[in-house]
Amino acid sequence: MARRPLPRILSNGSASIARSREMARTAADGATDVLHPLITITRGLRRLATTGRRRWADTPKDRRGPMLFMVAAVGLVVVFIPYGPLLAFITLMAAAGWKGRDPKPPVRTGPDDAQLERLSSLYEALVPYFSVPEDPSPLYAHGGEWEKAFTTFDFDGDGRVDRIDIRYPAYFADGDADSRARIEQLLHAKMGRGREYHFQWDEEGNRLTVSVLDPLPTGIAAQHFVTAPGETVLGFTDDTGVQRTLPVLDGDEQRDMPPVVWRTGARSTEPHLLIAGQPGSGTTSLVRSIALQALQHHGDVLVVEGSATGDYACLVGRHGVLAVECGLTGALASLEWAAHETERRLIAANRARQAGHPAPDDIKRPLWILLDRPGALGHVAAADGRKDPQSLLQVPLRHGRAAGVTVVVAEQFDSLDALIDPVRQHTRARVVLGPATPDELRDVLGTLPRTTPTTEIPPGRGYARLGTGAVHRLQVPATPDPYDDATSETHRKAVLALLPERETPADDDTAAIEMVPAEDEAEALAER
Ligand SMILES: Nc1ncnc2c1ncn2[C@@H]1O[C@H](COP(=O)(O)OP(=O)(O)OP(=O)(O)O)[C@@H](O)[C@H]1O
Repeated sequence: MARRPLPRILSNGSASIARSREMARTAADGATDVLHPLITITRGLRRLATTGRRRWADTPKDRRGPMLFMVAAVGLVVVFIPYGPLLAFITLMAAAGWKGRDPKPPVRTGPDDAQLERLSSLYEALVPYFSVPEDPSPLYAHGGEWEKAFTTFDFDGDGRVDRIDIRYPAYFADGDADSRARIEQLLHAKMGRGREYHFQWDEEGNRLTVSVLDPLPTGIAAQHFVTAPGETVLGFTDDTGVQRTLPVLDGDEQRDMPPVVWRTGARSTEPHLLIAGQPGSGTTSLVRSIALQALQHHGDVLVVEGSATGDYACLVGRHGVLAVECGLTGALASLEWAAHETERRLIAANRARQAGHPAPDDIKRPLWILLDRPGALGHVAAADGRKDPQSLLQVPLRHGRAAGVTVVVAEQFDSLDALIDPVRQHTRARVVLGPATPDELRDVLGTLPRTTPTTEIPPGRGYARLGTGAVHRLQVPATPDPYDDATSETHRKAVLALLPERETPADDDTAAIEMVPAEDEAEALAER
């Protein structure tokens, strides 16, 4: 059956309705423009009438008669003077026009009431610290003007201060670490806990800038970092602290991140590293990360594991890994060899120098001595009446720089006093991971960080300080044990992909997977 066409009004009705609406809107806009003065005057007349009515209602009854009489008298005068009614009409219209204006509500700038309250309470809290009774015109006084003290400030979406510049009097002891720490603790509490703050003291200008720091990303896993030989990425930090960035994969996303790069070798001023932390804070993972980077840069790696938990089993038998020692006897033998090797390298380098030859090839490969929890081995040695393995580190620590030998020591806070003096003296690069008290931080880093700690500290989070430089916040790239069942598949593959080929058969258990590529090895491990 042929379909009858729809009536015109229905077939293109919506278009014509829209067009009519548009025309009506244009006409209304035009009329509003033309009639705007009339609308304003009418509104003004209405407002004047309302004001008049209110005046009349507010006037006491006994004064209404005289008032009416006055108005009538003025009216009469106006009527009889030349052009009086015309002038009165013009005046009334002008008054109505003025009254009928529709002023735009003022746009509010600056902080709202809640924010003002926060700033003022912050100011009041600082008064006892930034004022002395002898000051004749104090910048800080109870009930004083916070506007003079806080020069600039910003708020986040929740109305909390996220950046503020604070002026303080010149007599405040800003060079004294304890005085600063008191102010920093106070501001941390008053500006809201649960966020990390950075404190920048400008001692010349008597200004303190406090800013909220974004959390460091925790999704960066072990990967090939684009660094030069002799450079090791300890982790990633804030862009304010370092000049350089590295392209990295954060999950699936490629981004440029500022790294904390530790330089080793002949020109390094911090040729050895000490890592300290609570159990479970990620110290072993950092040592593993360093080992993988050393192997990538064709280094020879010797691992001594005091806790003997097999955390470095993935390195056993790999190309470049000289030994992974868990027992005291093996550790002593390996470290003794490392001490002799350091001496041999030194002598060879000296001979070559004296003869005017370049350094021989056999001393060019960097040698890495990695000790995880040497304190535990020290206890065993003392009980057994044998030498503390740490004592064998003296030569590598003292002469390692010239001989291309780098020592990394990881120890838990509670065993830090088991470290011998040369270890403390020569490990000028320092890392602290996990929760730490101010005393522990000062003990390892030599100073307190310019940032406050977070309430939630993820594994691998901490601070790094190279020599006497600034303390950097640090997030170590996740480098878990690929043989640990708790390790995620992504991280397992990432670590296995960085391991060099196996050279010598490991024990029977792992031999089954030794000749297969990294991805297949991950699958084999997952199946086991
Ligand atoms: N940077 C990191 N990112 C993500 N997870 C990490 C990181 N570092 C460590 N972890 C995880 O935290 C846990 C403890 O790590 P690790 O064994 O390295 O710590 P530890 O300080 O050596 O502690 P312990 O001495 O008790 O073994 C592991 O499950 C590890 O996978």
